[in-house]
Amino acid sequence: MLNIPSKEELIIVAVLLTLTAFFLPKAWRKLASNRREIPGQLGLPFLGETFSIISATNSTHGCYSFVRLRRLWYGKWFKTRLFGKIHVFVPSTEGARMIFTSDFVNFNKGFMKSMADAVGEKSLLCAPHESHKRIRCLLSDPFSMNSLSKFLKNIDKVFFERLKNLEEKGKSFAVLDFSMKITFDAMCNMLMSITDVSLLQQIEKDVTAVTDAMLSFPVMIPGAQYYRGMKETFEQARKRLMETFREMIERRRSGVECYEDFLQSMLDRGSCPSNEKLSDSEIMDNLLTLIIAGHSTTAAAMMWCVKFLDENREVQDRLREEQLSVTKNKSDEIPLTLEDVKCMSYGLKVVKETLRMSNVLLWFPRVAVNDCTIEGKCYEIKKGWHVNIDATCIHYDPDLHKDPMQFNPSRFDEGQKPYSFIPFGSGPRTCLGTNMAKITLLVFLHRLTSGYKWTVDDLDPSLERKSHIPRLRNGCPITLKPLNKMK
Ligand code: HEM
Repeated sequence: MLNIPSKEELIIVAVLLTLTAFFLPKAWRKLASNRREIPGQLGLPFLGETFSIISATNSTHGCYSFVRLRRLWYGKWFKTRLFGKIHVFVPSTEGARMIFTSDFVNFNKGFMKSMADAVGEKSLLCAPHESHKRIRCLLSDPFSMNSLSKFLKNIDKVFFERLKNLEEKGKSFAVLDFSMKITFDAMCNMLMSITDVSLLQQIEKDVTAVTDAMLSFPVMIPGAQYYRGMKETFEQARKRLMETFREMIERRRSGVECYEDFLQSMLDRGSCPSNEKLSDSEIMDNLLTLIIAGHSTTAAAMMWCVKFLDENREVQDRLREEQLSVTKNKSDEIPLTLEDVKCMSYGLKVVKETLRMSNVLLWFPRVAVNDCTIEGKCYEIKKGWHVNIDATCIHYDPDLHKDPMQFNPSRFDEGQKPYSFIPFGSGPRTCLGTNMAKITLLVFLHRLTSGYKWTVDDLDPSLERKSHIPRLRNGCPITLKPLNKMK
């Protein structure tokens, strides 16, 4: 007897065949392509692991403890959901290469809206590809090594005087407070020749309000009271800053004021065709951008130099020896020159090692603008996902840096593998202030080690809460002692 299947059985078989036809090729393609799922916990819709990263940021272990913990759970690659968005932490040189080299093509900067509100839509941090290229090109010249000799002379004088003053007082002071003040004043002087103390204080207060808002908005709930309060404060601060910049530009244009500085070099392009000069709003947004991008990063790196040199006395001694020999035929009052700075080869390695270990910018955020694959097509990244180039993980990878926890400037005697040392990023968005930051750090190290020894007065390693830049909570307090040198 032939067993004729029932109608229900036929429907089940048809459904099974359709499902197999749909899923089998996909599964086969995945198997054949060697593609792997990025591990990690996406958690609840929208919230995901948002509370965990907030709690890490509010702790004295710093926000990177969130990443460190997940690496222990899932391995190097992991994904998570934060504030409603999927984030992938990219830990490899190959991943970094792929993202840096397709910046603006497959990836864009994260948090565009809140950033544009804060620094302005003409800022380098927000401008679309074509205008970014143009603006960056027009801003670059004053940041070349040779254009920075006036900045070097000025900041050297300030370090010399203020360190001497602090030593004479004989009291303990926080290196972070010292470095924040000096870098801010020196940048405002280099950019706009501002030296008036009360104006500097007002600008610093307003810049801090704008920076806080820029970093906080992506993690705040619109409409909440705290959000409204912060938005109001930052809008007023930004308005005041723009007014100050506008008035300054007007005084320069009318000939009431004329200086040799960054702003003047931007305005002196007056007769150039419009594609070869910046509009006033482009100048103003980027003045603010440069201060925000350069101030707290450089100041934090200065603080970490002091901390690492205190913990590694033999490095400190070797650095002091080099610094004393660079200026052995000069009196202390004579300012350093670019030639002197170029002779500080061990000093430069100390700066690099400090940047490798301190990771002033922990990771560099991007958003995928297209579906793509990463790490030799191993991992799929979907359009809209956030990818964070994890510089900290790369800088502490034992396969790239031997004994990575060891502060060892001599590791830079040898060349580094591409994308294994990226404190200033890479590609079209690489840091515009690299030379300025290096000069500031080298001059600081010179004045500190060739003039003084110091003791760190509080060794507490706790990090500042709620800070996106790793900084010691106590600001690294030190007391200076003059060095008895024979010249
Ligand atoms: C130790 C100090 C500094 C560090 C570690 C640092 C690091 C970085 C990094 C990693 C980037 C790229 C971020 C990304 O790819 O998303 C960047 C961009 C930038 N930095 Fe720095 N920076 C420092 C100092 C400065 C200074 C002194 C200035 C200028 C006054 C500056 C101006 C900029 C600007 C304008 C950008 C954006 C470039 C663009 O998007 O085209 N930085 N910085």
